[in-house]
Amino acid sequence: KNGHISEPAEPLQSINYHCSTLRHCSLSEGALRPSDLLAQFKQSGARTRTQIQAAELLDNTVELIREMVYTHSMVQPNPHELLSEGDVENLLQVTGCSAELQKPSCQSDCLSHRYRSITGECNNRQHPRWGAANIPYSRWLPPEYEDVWGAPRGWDLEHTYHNISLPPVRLVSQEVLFTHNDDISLDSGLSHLLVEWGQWIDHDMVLTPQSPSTAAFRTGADCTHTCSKDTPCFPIQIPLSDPRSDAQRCMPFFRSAPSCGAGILPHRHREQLNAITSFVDASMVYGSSTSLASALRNHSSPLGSMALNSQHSDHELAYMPFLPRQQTHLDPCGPRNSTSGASDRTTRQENTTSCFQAGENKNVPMNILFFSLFLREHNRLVKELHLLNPHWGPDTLYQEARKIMGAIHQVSPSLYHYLPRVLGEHAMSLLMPPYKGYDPEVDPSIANAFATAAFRFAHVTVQPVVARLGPGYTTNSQHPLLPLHHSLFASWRVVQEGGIDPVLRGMLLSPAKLQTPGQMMVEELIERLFQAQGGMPLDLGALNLQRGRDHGLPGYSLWRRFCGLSVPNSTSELAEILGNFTLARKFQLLYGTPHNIDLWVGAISEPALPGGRVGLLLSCLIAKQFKSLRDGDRFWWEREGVFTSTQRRHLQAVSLSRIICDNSHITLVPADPFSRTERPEDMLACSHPLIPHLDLSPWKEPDTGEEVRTEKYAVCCHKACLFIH
Ligand code: HEM
Ligand SMILES: [Ca+2]
Repeated sequence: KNGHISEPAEPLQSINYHCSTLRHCSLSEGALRPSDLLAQFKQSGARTRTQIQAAELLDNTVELIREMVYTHSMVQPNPHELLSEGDVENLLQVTGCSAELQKPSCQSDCLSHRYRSITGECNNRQHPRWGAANIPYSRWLPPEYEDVWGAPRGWDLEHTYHNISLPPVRLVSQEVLFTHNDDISLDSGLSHLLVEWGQWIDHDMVLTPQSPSTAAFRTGADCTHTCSKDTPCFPIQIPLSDPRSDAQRCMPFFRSAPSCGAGILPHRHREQLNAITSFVDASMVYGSSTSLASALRNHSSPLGSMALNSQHSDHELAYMPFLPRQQTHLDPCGPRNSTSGASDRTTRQENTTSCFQAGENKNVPMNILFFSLFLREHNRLVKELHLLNPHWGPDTLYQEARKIMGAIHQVSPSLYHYLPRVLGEHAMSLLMPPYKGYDPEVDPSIANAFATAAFRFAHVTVQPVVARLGPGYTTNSQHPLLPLHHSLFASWRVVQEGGIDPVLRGMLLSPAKLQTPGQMMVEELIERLFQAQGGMPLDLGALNLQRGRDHGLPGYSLWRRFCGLSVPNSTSELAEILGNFTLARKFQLLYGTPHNIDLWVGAISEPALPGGRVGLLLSCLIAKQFKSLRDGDRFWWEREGVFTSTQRRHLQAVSLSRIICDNSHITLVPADPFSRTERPEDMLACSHPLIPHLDLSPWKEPDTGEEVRTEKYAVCCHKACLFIH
């Protein structure tokens, strides 16, 4: 089906669950379990961990007090009676939550008017935490937890919603989502680069940390082994009808960490944290905490460059530095299936790879591509800016390049390239009217439903294989197709198997997977997630559904109502909305009522709008979020005074194809990298006028006098010599 693409190195065999008898389900010594890899995927920095620790301490203390009251009185206390205001104040103090909840104070010097902060704080000067890292997600609809304290939906199997209990998420995944790897249709219009771009910008907006504790708070049981529910373990039950049931009774799942204040203050629900800045500001490249941002810089560079990998390069082009390895034997990003002897391992690790360090510690290879491209782009920009303005110091160069990088990300994902493909031109023009300027009343924080459901829509457009192509987009016998599960976390493959170019070419020439009612999520994601090192794999479909319940997202109908859409009350009404009776019937059998359908799976099941890839409900939720990220961002690239009009014009011309040309060895690129390109002959040379350069000449500082030019940036800033009309 892939035209130019050869067979994968390993066949995408169907999975066998008798792990006790099958090598690929057993775990070799020193390997990481799939749930360990998920924890790495969701790993967050020290700042976030401090807040989580405080919040969990608070949560557990309240839970203990509740239990004591219950044991004494045999009556469940209600939140208003449990603690006096003074008690709450004391608890917040001793757990460290008070400090976390404090409002940051904002500087009003000229630098804070010119550049966004690393943490996103003070973007909105009235509400300095809006959109910042380490704040709770906002809520568009109040959560519907199973109890007032924030127990997840589906915690108690007997609990009913609209008189019916919720089906096991794994059953929904098997019945509605599962699609054989070779049973997919290809998108005739969109490239796989568009899919990967979605994941890349997701990592700019959303990172939900899970509890770092692997043991149940009350019993101390290991969450990766126990099938009983005990916070933070919320294991995914495997139904008896499931082919996995012979080998497994449950899949480990950790609840997302609570934020400080959760559940303790009257009217405050349990809330989950966003560990990164919600703004589209390239925080995945620069970090969302000042300590990480600083660690990622090369402080000895007079150019304000980012730090580079000192051990490996990609045919002379740079990689990110490696993460300092904490436990040498537990390395998720090194080769697997190597000999297990300790001495071998030591030799192997000395000269191979570790996980890369970046604004986030994510090591999905597709992200490694974008990380590498944009790291190189930053260092290219500072060099060019230095040539134009030799008097700029390293901090000015760093900040100006960072500002351009943020703008590049805002241009591409938002109005001009990415969103119209997802929503369709018509929905785009309706839901995303032209920019009217900054509105400080708009909260740009990410909404829980966006992170936990809406923007996960693209999980059903991911291909089961990663294609790798040689120069001229030819298949390369050295680097055959990789099953997806062998590519996740395998940064060593990029380093040792030809650098980023082969995978980038593969992404440019491969189409996205098309989502249809019978072809939802590929087997690779449902049955092999994070299986690279062995162990029982996870199921991304089940994780998405369980996460929605963990976060207390209300069911499908309420969200339809929220968006002003019709609310289905019966199978036939649902069938009409979905345009598919079989699917509606499946939902009816599983959920008993359309009202209870989990938001993510209901929303992705709606037929796509003309020219787009999502239905009405998703287009409403996705557009609402992007609109708030645009209108509520004081540094939005189109805002008057952020850039000059000439700078804006030049920024608008930048395409991902140009970024690829400037930062890889690839010389042939599509005019439009998000559209499907079917034949290598349709690619253009990087010198083609349709792949314009980013002309930085308007960044040359206006000549405002000798004295300013020789001064440090701060002086320049006070004299407003940069880009101010
Ligand atoms: C190879 C492809 C991908 C893989 C393996 C993958 C895997 C994952 C995993 C394991 C999670 C965490 C699940 C949980 O425990 O809740 C996740 C979350 C998420 N994914 Fe993907 N994903 C992929 C592609 C995408 C794409 C293309 C998009 C969007 C366009 C996307 C958007 C998201 C979002 C928004 C989240 C929530 C993140 C958070 O809350 O921290 N993913 N993905
Ligand atoms: Ca961000």
